[in-house]
Amino acid sequence: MSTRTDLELIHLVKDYGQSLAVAGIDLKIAAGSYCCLLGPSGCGKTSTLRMIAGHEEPTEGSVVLGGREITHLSPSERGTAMMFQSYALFPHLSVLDNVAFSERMKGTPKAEREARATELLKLVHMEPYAQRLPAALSGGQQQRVALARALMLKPQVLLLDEPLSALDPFLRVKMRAELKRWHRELGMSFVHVTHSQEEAMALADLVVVMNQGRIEQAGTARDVFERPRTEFVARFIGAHNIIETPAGKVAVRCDRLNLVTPDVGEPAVTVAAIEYQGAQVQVHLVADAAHTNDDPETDDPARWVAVLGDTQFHSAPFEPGQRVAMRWWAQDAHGLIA
Ligand SMILES: Nc1ncnc2c1ncn2[C@@H]1O[C@H](COP(=O)(O)OP(=O)(O)OP(=O)(O)O)[C@@H](O)[C@H]1O
Repeated sequence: MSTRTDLELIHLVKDYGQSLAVAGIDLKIAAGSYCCLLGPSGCGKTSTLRMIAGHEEPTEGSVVLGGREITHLSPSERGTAMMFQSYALFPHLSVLDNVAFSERMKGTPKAEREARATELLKLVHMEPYAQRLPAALSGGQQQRVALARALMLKPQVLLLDEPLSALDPFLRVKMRAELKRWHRELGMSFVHVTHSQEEAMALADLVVVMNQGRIEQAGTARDVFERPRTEFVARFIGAHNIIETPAGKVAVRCDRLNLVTPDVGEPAVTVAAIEYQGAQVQVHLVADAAHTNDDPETDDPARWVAVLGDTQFHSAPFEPGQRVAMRWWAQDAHGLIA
């Protein structure tokens, strides 16, 4: 049963002819969720977002919002609004006129549309800049205006295409907190496209990891991080080691990998490098194959990383060249689907 504004993607396909961008995905985003579509460049996340927005016609499948099929409706009739990567503000219009633009097109009286635009500018703390032109705003400020403009459409779902990618790292973290606040205050669903696992982890209730047009895993950030289903997810999320065991490949978090002196006859690996990072120390490990091949360019031994707390490391430090055995607790090894 759909609640009023659940968003559902049903067997959604986008085939551009020369490339199958989205290969038949099914996804349900509960009303009020913060969902991040996460994946590397070209995995189909933007195409998915554009099909939800109505900027791209699906080759197959449906988009359903609150039980209503919206697949073929125009962008303004769907109950969704898109905030673009480039913010796409009209350069010749003031901040206020940019925000009020969609209502002007609908013929809403000036006083009414300006009152609502002012209310939204207040929400994003941009009311004092109402008469400025976009060129006189910082990137973060332009983004707030773009958000206010998208909210003017009273969407049930806000779609955000890489909203933080144009910002410098400091501002990105600040705006991340703002996005979270807006999401909480507005109570609508956000669907946010990103290639940054850090961003997805920080923001999303629902992380959807995509690869080559398919969903590899969808779950809470903690679920995806603690129990990656596939090797792709474990590698993309990072901070995991992929280890071959007699029972198949497993993912073990770098901070859950223990290093001990090998027992007689126990398989061992070699410490390749130590990287001090303040509160923790990374111990880089290579398979013994590294020692049998002198050419580092063609040599591709398995590599792993153990992250140890600084106190633990300094109480029994490891040295490059040292042979150690990797151990982990059974509950920390997650079997990977091939
Ligand atoms: N208009 C188009 N015509 C043809 N192929 C396209 C078109 N748009 C996207 N593609 C192809 O579809 C695939 C998925 O693209 P999409 O933009 O959805 O991926 P993405 O994960 O959002 O990537 P990025 O992070 O680089 O934006 C890619 O191989 C891309 O080259």
